[in-house]
Amino acid sequence: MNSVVKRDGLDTAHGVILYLDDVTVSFDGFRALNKLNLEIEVGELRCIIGPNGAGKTTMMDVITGKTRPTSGSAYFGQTMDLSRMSEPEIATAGIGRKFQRPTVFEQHTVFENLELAIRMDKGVRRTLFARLDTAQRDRIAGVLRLVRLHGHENRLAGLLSHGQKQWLEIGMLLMQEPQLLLLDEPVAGMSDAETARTAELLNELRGKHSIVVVEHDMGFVAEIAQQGKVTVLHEGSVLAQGRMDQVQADDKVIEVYLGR
Ligand SMILES: Nc1ncnc2c1ncn2[C@@H]1O[C@H](COP(=O)(O)OP(=O)(O)OP(=O)(O)O)[C@@H](O)[C@H]1O
Repeated sequence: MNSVVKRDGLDTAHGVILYLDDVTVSFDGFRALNKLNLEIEVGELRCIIGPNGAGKTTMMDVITGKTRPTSGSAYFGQTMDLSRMSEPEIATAGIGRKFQRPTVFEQHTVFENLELAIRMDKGVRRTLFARLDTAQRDRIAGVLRLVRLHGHENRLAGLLSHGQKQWLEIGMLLMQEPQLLLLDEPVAGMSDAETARTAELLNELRGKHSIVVVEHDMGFVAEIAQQGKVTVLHEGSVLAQGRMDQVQADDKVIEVYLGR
């Protein structure tokens, strides 16, 4: 794994990009997360699965600063304490999140959506009204190819299929070059063909970004997990963790999730 110190003080010298240590989130006494421990390595693609109500969304909310842990700690790299940072600070530090429903700018073209994303990146804020330079245009062209929207750049985003909107939103996140990418049910509502292409896309991103994917579609998870770790959440903590074939054969996992 890479061991590097990245932008804005993100220190991944120990090869770990995200640590959740005994994180508990209580809502009026109910523990949506219950002493959750999780460690994501730099460049890892981690899949998180688990039944409804297991705490997957709450975990994402803690990582992005939307929800504060009641106890425990959450660190981005070695030194950034996520529990003390605001949502915009966490986004600027390099954690990008894609929610389940696409939120692209429907009245703008595909290209304009990516252009807006590049301009939202704090590093280029000063050039809000300037023309894109060649390097920025090249980056947009690269992302268009990656997210399978090459040739669609002049279409209005509102006219894209559901799957294409999801890819565009992933592209918008990539324009901001996140260190950690969080994807919440990226293939929900997609056709089988779109799901297969999304798996290809994530396999191309593997190793270039650290990625956490929450998903219920087990076929898709098997495609992208490959030999990597899958984490099964249940009642706010880790029920099992290991390769996909290992968690699929785990009796506890079959009982609470897969076997139902
Ligand atoms: N703001 C809140 N107030 C009270 N309870 C909450 C709140 N947010 C979540 N919960 C509860 O916490 C538990 C975990 O919810 P969460 O949405 O994190 O689960 P999930 O694993 O994402 O489920 P799903 O697969 O259905 O999206 C659920 O029982 C939910 O009802």
